[in-house]
Amino acid sequence: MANQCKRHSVSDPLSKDLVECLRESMQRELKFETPYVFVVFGASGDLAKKKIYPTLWWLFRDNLLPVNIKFVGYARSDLTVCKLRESFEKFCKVRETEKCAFDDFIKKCSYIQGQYDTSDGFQRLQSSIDDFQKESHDQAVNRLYYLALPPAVFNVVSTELKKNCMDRGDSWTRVIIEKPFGHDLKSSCELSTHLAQLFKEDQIYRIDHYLGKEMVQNLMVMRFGNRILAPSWNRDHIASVMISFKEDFGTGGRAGYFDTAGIIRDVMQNHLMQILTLVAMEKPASLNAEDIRDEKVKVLKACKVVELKDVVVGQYVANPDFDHPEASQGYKDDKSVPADSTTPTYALAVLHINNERWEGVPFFLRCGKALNEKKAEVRIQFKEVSGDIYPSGELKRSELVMRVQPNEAVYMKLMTKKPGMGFGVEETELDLTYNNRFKDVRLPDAYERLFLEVFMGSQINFVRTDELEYAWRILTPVLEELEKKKIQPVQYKFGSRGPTEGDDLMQKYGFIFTGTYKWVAPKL
Ligand SMILES: NC(=O)C1=CN([C@@H]2O[C@H](COP(=O)(O)OP(=O)(O)OC[C@H]3O[C@@H](n4cnc5c(N)ncnc54)[C@H](OP(=O)(O)O)[C@@H]3O)[C@@H](O)[C@H]2O)C=CC1
Ligand SMILES: O=C1O[C@H](COP(=O)(O)O)[C@@H](O)[C@H](O)[C@H]1O
Repeated sequence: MANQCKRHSVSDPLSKDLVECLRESMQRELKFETPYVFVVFGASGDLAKKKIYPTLWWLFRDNLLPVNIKFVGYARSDLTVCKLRESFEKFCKVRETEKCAFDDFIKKCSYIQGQYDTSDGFQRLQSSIDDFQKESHDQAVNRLYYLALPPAVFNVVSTELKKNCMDRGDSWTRVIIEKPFGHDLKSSCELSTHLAQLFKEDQIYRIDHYLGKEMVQNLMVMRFGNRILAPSWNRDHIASVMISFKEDFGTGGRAGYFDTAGIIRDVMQNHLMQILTLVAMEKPASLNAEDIRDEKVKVLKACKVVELKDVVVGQYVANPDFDHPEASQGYKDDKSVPADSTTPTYALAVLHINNERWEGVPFFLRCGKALNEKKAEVRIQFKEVSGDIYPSGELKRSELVMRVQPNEAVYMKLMTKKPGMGFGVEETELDLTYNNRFKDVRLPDAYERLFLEVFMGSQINFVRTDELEYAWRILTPVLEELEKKKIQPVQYKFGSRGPTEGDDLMQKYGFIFTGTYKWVAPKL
């Protein structure tokens, strides 16, 4: 299965160390001649064209996949590989010099048109895998099944897979699942029970792509790799933790789906909750996936169920004065949204962790669409120093900010002496901006990293069944209350910072915003 053109060189390398490390471990853990099949269920869909195929291409281009691999698309639509290519090529950002390699990639793609609820298509898939095995000197094929499908067909597809397409014990099968993992605690548990009847936990890879982001992965190293941080990472020193997700665009073409979910299910229950566990957990016994996930679960168990008094929900309205192509449309101006929808597009929830480390420290989880900027960050606000010797009000609280996106950075806002003759103090920062510090490094997309982890059989960055259950336990009651009582979200303008009620709630729990800090961006 050698490529037609020479295995291409990596033109825009990921971190060299990462690439080397991945290659080494691929060589160690995967025999390159072993056949692999990566099947995309829902190949005709949006996620497949925008994320899954481009990610597979980038990994293939960078020689990070096993050589003997085939990519099979599966969906109901009447498609061909040629049509499939047309749908995803523009998202692959293929450079002129990569055209030949891209053709090689396409040669490894095939398409099966099949139903989701009958066995026929799955049997054809199984026979194509059998053929591949024969072509590969009868070596058993490792199987990766990616379910990029709406929840409605989830159960039937997984059942048919189990019935028709599993390995025969001489290779492995891994099933990758995309959110939503249920709609609430009950439906999530039902889904987990269904999957548990079909697959073992180590065969299930629930993707939360935020776990693949550089800065989210950096959280553990920052916390457990720096003696300087560990002693202050607790209720004695930290006043509050804010985990924030902001988007500067609305629900766009997804409003139909979004209205059935809302921002709490779409972002808070998964991405923000996962980040919370990494910020708050105790040091795991090792870097083993089970040790890490055990600690994450302990944090979720210690989280109190969120109460309505600790939540602010908002919904954006049009703001024609704001300079954005979508801003003249409010959420409910979208035809697929019911006129009386109370679905939140913004939410702030205050979480309380009832353990020795965190009692009394509010965790603000805040997420919203159509806000003033695109940004995701973790902000640790420290308490004031004790026994202040400076004139009243001069010392401001220190903050450690880990900016997940855009422009990954870690910065510590702190007090220093005002430079020069005076004795005064000034707010400044220690600034680790990734673009400056790691100039030649391309940070991999979250999906690239996570796909490789599935190949390597590492579940560190995938969500375990019990994590899911405990995360839903914390948010389901308030979701039900919001929905049963049809609580009206506060309206906020497209392009604003969201409802001021959000700031008021954070202030009530002790978050301090002074507005005095000024950042001087370095000249590049
Ligand atoms: N390496 C780098 O790239 C660095 C960049 N910077 C930049 O400097 C700028 C300022 O730094 P930043 O850390 O935001 O510090 P600020 O003190 O300006 O903001 C702190 C927090 O308060 C929020 N806030 C803003 N207005 C209000 C308000 N009226 N009431 C309550 N909360 C408010 C902010 O935005 P919100 O609530 O809207 O999210 C943010 O969460 C940022 O743009 C930052 O990216 C700073 C240091 C290093
Ligand atoms: O899971 C989701 O995430 C995206 C944001 O992902 P990002 O990597 O671009 O930050 C969000 O837009 C979407 O609503 C949500 O379903």
